[in-house]
Amino acid sequence: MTTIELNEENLPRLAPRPCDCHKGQLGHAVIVAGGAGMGGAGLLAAQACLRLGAGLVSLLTHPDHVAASLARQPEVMVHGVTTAAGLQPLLPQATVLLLGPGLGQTGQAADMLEAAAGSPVVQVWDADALNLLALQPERFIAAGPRILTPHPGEAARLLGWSAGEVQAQREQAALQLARQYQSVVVLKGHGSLIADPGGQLLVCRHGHPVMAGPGFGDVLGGVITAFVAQGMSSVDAACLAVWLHARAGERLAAQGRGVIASDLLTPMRALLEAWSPV
Ligand SMILES: NC(=O)C1=CN([C@@H]2O[C@H](COP(=O)(O)OP(=O)(O)OC[C@H]3O[C@@H](n4cnc5c(N)ncnc54)[C@H](OP(=O)(O)O)[C@@H]3O)[C@@H](O)[C@H]2O)[C@@H](O)CC1
Ligand SMILES: Nc1ncnc2c1ncn2[C@@H]1O[C@H](COP(=O)(O)OP(=O)(O)O)[C@@H](O)[C@H]1O
Repeated sequence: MTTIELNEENLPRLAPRPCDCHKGQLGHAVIVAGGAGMGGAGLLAAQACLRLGAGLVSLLTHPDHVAASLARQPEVMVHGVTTAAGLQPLLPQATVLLLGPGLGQTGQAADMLEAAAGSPVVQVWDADALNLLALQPERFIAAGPRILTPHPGEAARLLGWSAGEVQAQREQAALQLARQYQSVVVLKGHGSLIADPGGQLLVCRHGHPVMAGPGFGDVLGGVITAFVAQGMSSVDAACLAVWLHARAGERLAAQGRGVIASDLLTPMRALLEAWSPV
């Protein structure tokens, strides 16, 4: 098994925008997230997606979270949705989907996931989308290419292993997930790994323990989605997002405990602009 270390020699770049570029050419990300009590997860993902350059971002969240989300981020189109029937009319506009942050694991959440999975676009599956997939793998068949972004606990559920077993063999776990679910996989945590079903494996040796807090994964999901929206391949989007996220965490490390996930947005944007100017 050859593991490629992500560095500035092999890191993909986002193409510069043409002068006459318009938002319709930069993708429409539809984010299905934010079940009752977890509106922040969807909003963090939506903000990250917008701030890393997606053309349009729609957030489909529990109706309880609509007003607060709009007050915090009016550039995001926010819809209160709790059922698959409510979701269906909003899916055709998506050029990429992010499914799962804070979605919950209710029957309605499962119905919405099943409906969204039928969309023939790239789909980023995170958090409760992964937990639901682990419970009923035969039910949730994605009609488009899929990127799974588990932390070790979610990876353990998907594999039927313990989190300790995942951590003891992270590379094998990432490759097994990619093969088993025929998806690009980002196995998060210290030394995040990117695997694809063909057996390609990359590792990011950046990041910092100040990132051990709520919402850091939600932000990563939003960034991967933003890069897919802007035309990158799944593996390239995952690599660039993981690298920027980890390097931004390192930049914030001097601030010590209490760095929060939304703090990543400013340093990630600065790093992206240095790496891939607009
Ligand atoms: N503001 C909001 O709305 C927020 C909402 N959120 C939403 O909450 C929902 C539940 O998601 P969650 O990740 O909190 O719970 P869950 O999947 O049970 O995982 C915990 C278990 O996994 C493991 N584990 C995790 N990381 C590991 C690591 N690096 N290394 C090793 N193990 C690791 C660890 O297992 P242990 O070590 O205990 O064996 C731990 O017990 C989800 O929808 C999410 O989007 C959050 O995004 C927060 C902000
Ligand atoms: N100690 C650490 N070192 C490097 N990266 C970390 C560390 N702790 C957390 N992270 C990163 O922060 C993110 C946490 O994601 P996740 O556990 O899904 O959080 P949440 O569900 O709260 O959004 C992952 O990208 C992970 O790689």
